[in-house]
Amino acid sequence: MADEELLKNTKDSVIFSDKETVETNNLKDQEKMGQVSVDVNVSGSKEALERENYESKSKLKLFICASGILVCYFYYGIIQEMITKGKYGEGETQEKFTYTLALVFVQCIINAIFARATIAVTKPGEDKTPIWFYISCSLTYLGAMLASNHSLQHVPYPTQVLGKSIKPIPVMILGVLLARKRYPLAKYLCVFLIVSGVALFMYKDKKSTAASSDTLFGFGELLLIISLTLDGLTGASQDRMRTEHMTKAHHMMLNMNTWSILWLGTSLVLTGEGIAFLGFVQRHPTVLINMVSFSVASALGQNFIFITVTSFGPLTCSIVTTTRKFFTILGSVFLFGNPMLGRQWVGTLLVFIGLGLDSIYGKAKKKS
Ligand SMILES: Nc1ncnc2c1ncn2[C@@H]1O[C@H](COP(=O)(O)OP(=O)(O)O)[C@@H](O)[C@H]1O
Repeated sequence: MADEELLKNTKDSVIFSDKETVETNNLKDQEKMGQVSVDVNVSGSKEALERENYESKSKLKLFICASGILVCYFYYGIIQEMITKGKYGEGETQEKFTYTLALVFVQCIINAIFARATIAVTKPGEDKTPIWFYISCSLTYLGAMLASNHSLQHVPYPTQVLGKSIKPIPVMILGVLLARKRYPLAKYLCVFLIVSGVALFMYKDKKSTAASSDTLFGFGELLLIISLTLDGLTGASQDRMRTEHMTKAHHMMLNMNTWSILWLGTSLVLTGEGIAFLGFVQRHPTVLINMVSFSVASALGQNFIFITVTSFGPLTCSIVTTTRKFFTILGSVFLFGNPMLGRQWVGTLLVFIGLGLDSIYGKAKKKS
């Protein structure tokens, strides 16, 4: 039901933004022709009221999506850790979970089922997005996920989180270059403030990351750069789907995951990981319970991600997912009463200033 409401709001916001542009243009035309009369006060205040109403609705929707992303991915992170770091078996026969492709495969299946069920219930209408958008977007989306997962075999976890914290930057740059997005100067400044704040907060000195490699730039870092570039390309495709084809959230979610199932299924067969994974499941069937609960968290989280992408754009989505990691760690610091370093206070301040300024000045310019 809540989802239905969100979807209805998505439609409303799309409809409203068109209406808003038309109304504003009409007013501008009248102004140019000197036809603005006493009436304007009345219709102007009605328009202002409508706009205020729309803006508060849209803020509430963003707040619900951001909270949904935070809660679902917090749980997702815990279960992911349980699956990948868990001990399977005893003594000599003990083994590790190394089936990343299979894990993402199960995740994509549940995501696709969830999206399909939501479409059946909410009936968002026909999808006119050309298929090649989904093909390329699923490849970059999968590539980004696999590259960042794989980087963990070469760099410690804090380095990976730190590296991925600059995700809004490639999403913004490639959005401008490939999807012809235009942002006010203030938006660039806000993104820079948020990203610097998160990076400053997450940064760990060499001393505290014992597992870090000696080289300043190795294969792990290269994988992180590849993952960030692919994130940027995914964002640019999503920006285009959103503005050129008005793609709906669950259509995008269903198609991107369905294509990913196809790529992953092929890889599982070709690499032999599929057979190895089935053997693992036979030996340790309880892993399936965690995998299903992990995938349900992923489907719910992605539901909010795709609503954010289609309603507010991939850049806003990447700001939400980046600050989510920051808020999760900030929450745990306060919860466990850990002391914060001076650098982390500065980082926190920068994030809040960036988010505050962004909510006031960071609106994207409307295309004429
Ligand atoms: N723009 C997007 N389109 C589709 N899925 C996304 C998008 N952004 C994030 N996701 C999904 O959310 C998951 C978590 O993203 P995020 O919190 O940004 O972490 P990271 O990208 O560092 O793994 C991704 O692995 C992906 O499945």
